[in-house]
Amino acid sequence: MGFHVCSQTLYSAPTHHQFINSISRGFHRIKVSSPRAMQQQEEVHTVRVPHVLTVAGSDSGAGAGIQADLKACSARGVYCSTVITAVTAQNTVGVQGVDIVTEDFVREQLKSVLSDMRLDVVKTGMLPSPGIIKVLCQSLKEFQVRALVVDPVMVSTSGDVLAGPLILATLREELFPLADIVTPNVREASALLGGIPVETVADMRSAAKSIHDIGPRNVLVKGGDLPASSDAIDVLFDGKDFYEFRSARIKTVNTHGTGCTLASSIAAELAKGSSVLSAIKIAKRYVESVLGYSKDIRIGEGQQGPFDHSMKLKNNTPNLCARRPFDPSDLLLYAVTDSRMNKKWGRSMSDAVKAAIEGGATIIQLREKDSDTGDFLKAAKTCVEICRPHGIPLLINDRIDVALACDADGVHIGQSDMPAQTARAILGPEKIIGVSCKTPEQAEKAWIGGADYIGCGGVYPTNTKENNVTVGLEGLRRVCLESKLPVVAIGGIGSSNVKHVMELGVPNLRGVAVVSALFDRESVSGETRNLMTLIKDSTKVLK
Ligand SMILES: Cc1ncc(COP(=O)(O)OP(=O)(O)O)c(N)n1
Ligand SMILES: Cc1nc(C(=O)O)sc1CCOP(=O)(O)O
Ligand SMILES: [Mg+2]
Repeated sequence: MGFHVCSQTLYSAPTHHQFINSISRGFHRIKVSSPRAMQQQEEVHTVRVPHVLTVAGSDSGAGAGIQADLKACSARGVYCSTVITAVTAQNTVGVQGVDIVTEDFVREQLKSVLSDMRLDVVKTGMLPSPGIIKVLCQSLKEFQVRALVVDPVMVSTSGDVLAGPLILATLREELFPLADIVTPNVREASALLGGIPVETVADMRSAAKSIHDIGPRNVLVKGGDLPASSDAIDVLFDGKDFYEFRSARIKTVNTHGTGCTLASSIAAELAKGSSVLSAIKIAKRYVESVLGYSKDIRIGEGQQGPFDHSMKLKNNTPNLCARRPFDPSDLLLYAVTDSRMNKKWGRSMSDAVKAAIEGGATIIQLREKDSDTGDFLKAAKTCVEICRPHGIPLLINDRIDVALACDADGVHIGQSDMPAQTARAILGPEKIIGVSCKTPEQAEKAWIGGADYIGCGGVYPTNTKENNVTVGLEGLRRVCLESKLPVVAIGGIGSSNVKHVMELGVPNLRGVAVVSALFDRESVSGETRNLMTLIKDSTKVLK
């Protein structure tokens, strides 16, 4: 069962209009409307989805086993189907019970998946009986797959033995010869080789070679459990060369499921078309980043906790749960900071943000056109900490990278930035995205792309943004009337004209965004307060 590099383009993201909810033989069906197709019948276009099948045991604590495989594949952007070989009663303390699924029922599950879905890679975990291994080998011979990744699970991270000598023998004799890669840790490598000591990198190399002699095309011996080494070292032998993968050890107790996750991530990369070498590199980087991200989380009372594949549970962001979804009424008084004005008035970015919040701003955007990325990120992180306890959304102008790095609530992007659809794909479904639009057509595109609101201007001429085209109150009205998204007006707005804007009384107009009338002034909080009073007066007039 050689591994072949896949030459297809696997990623072609369907828009939510194109996406039709039917998955058949591993293909998402997408209906594409073209003028011809509309006249005759709809064309059907299919997109291949990389697909891994995991054959493993269930872990009720969801740190390892099937659950880890599903989480890892999904985090790595690969579809994962499952054949369950055993159900374990397990938590962070240990394995309290195991119920082995019958051979017949494992066979039935394999047949269901393999006969229907065109999958790329099979990854195995806990194979709790020689009979189940034999059933799997028969299925693998009957239904061709591109690669087989064998994680020879024998001992759980808590030290519970999950495979006896008969299982070891069957693995070696029947499954290993079919494998493209096997991924034992040092204890498993030792057990596979009759108990020889595997305690040094030199031992790992010779173990990799000896296991390779059993039949798999590649052997990755994982050295995470090696004593007395500051780095984690894994050794790959591909039958010709040795490769060493080194990474710094992450100080954490949350390592339950690392083996399953690494093997699944390797399988996921192989399914996408990577070579074995680059699949291992990417998978190791993924495991390192999820371990690092979740090094301080606490789940369960035992010695070894699970980690967080979604990289969202980080416990140093306690207000994460308190974050609320975007509400269009947030746009009422939108304060946009300006680095040059802050400099002129000798204020830091965080002082400007504090003052705007004090004055009653309902949303804040950091518009930083001058400073270095590192300095901007540092200041933006401080501003996130200032805004979040007040429940005031903080957006970053232009810089999606900075918004992600400081965990801001979202971004505001212009027509010369990347399209809203791309920004949405990068930022995910939760972050707020605003897009500058001067026309109804641009507003329509922003809506289709997944934006949350539109900034429309310049309503009046402005000195803050060079060469800005003024659309006037009429341009604003046109956009508001046609927009499917809430709109905030921008450009030259201050105490002298805010009532004219707010009293336009058009649908979707939810507030004003202001730079110089707040920040090119001595008292930011005072100006913000005054403007809020005027806005509230105008909304009363409309009611
Ligand atoms: C709320 C709001 N609306 C419009 C803009 C302008 O964004 P953009 O067109 O990207 O121009 P720059 O601000 O980047 O100069 C905005 N920032 N905020
Ligand atoms: C940043 C920006 N965008 C505009 C647009 O028309 O999209 S006008 C503008 C500047 C707004 O600053 P002030 O409130 O000082 O006029
Ligand atoms: Mg911009």
